[in-house]
Amino acid sequence: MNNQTNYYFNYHNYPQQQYFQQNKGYIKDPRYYYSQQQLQQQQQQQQMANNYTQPDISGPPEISEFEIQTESILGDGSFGTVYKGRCRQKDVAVKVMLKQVDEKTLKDFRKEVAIMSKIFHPNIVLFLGACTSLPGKLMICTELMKGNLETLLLDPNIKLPLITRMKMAKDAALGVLWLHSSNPVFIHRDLKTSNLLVDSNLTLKVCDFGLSQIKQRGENLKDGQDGAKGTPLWMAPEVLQGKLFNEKADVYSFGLVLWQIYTRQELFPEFDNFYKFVAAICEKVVRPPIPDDCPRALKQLIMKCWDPSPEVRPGFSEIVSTLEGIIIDLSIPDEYGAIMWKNHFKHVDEATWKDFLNVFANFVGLTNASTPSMSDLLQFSPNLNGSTIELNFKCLKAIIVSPPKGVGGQEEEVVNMEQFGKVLAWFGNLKDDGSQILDKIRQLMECAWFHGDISTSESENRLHKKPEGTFLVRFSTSEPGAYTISKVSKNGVISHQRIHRPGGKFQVNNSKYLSVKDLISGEAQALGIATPCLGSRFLSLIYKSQISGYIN
Ligand SMILES: Nc1ncnc2c1ncn2[C@@H]1O[C@H](COP(=O)(O)OP(=O)(O)OP(=O)(O)O)[C@@H](O)[C@H]1O
Repeated sequence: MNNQTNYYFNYHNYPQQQYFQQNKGYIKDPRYYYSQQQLQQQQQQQQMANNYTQPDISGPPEISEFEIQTESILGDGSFGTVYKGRCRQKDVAVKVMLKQVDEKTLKDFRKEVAIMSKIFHPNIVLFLGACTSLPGKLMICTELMKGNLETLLLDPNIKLPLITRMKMAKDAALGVLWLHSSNPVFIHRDLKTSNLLVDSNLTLKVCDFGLSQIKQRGENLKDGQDGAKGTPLWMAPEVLQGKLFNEKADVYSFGLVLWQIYTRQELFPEFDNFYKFVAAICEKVVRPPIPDDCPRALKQLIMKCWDPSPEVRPGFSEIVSTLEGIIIDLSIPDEYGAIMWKNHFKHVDEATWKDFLNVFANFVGLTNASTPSMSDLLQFSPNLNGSTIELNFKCLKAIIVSPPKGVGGQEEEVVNMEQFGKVLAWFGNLKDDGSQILDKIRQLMECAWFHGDISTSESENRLHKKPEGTFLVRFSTSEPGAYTISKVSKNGVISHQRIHRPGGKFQVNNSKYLSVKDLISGEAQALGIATPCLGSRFLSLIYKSQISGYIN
């Protein structure tokens, strides 16, 4: 029996169909009281469903060329031009491939699209879709970023503190770690600062997968006869020489990325001849000079990354971990403070106030419990009473906690690692001073003239039209650990004078003191300061506790 016969046979034996034919319109089966018209509609819908072919959702999301409008040029590369554009009412970046696409470019384009549509990570530029069908334009649409890292680094007018740059380096390393940890492994093959993009929050994301390759873990690759892929200046020696390579080639390039992030200098400006360059890199092991002021851990990391032997180079998980340590050391110059942060909060920039308090109290010996209770605190500080210890912690909180973020009552009070570093620089080192740091903070806050973390312009607002000799003391906004005296001088002129911190002491006019309080009483006359400027937010904290004995 062939299929046709089979179909015919089944059709006529189908009971509902028999009912329908016999009764010319109504099916007697109580489950099917439909009119002929309704039944026809159902049949039409069924037919439509049968005709509908499921879209291919396994491939990358296809965008029609007519949905994309290109505007200004963002960058030019070897594959084409990247434009700022609009697609489906969203600002996007659009990479438009060169008009003349040969077989190889087309293959690379398709590979880039395939790879991008498989990788999702906060530090990898978000792929939105692509126009992949010829003869139309070949385009890749991604989230729009602010610019590339190379442009940012080489612009001397852009302020980028080393901590910020190291956080960017960590972002990039996290992106590449994701590629290298995928299964199969993705090798980027064109890591360089112009392929690291920055968004408005200075978060860094890896882009440009045009040369990326997929390989099995442990597998080594070799470039074909069409030569090495990548950008020569950033290429690992084994790639330049056409030898076997693996993901450690990305690590070499990342060493150069780190070097440029640190120095903000152009890479290898002295070379203009490719063959001489290859000889220098591969035979003479020439690398860019690392400045003497580079932090030791960073210098070691850079040198390990660009080591001639791929096996010596670290993997990206070690790179991320080393960068985290470097970021903590830069943020918290106090040795013990840095150790405390590394032991408890290594992977994060901020901790909740509650967690921080537990760890800090434990670390300075105020408690041996994971959650400090008042009796624990008193046991370890017998000379203080409960309300003083509690006030000490309130004062620390007032100076160290960042304003709550978030919405709808979900906000958490957090302690930022850099703020912790600053507090230690202002008030003493954790090793020698321990819990006394808390007393020092409270004692300064008890002074009416201490206004703490206010800006220069805010200090001028507070002193505006005040009598001569009115003054306040605040943290310096530019010199770590230093303070500034802002005062009203003759004719209402407001001036600012720095209190420097040589060897942890407090110095003004060549006179050194052990505390800011001592300095203010010792130098009042010489400095022409007499009346504290009111308005310190800390005073109300102290005052409230003194009248109620308890602070909320
Ligand atoms: N999503 C984006 N948002 C903002 N700018 C971008 C974006 N993508 C790329 N650019 C800009 O375009 C430049 C070139 O991009 P990309 O590296 O992807 O192109 P390419 O043709 O592969 O370049 P190359 O051959 O130099 O690697 C980047 O350095 C960057 O300045």
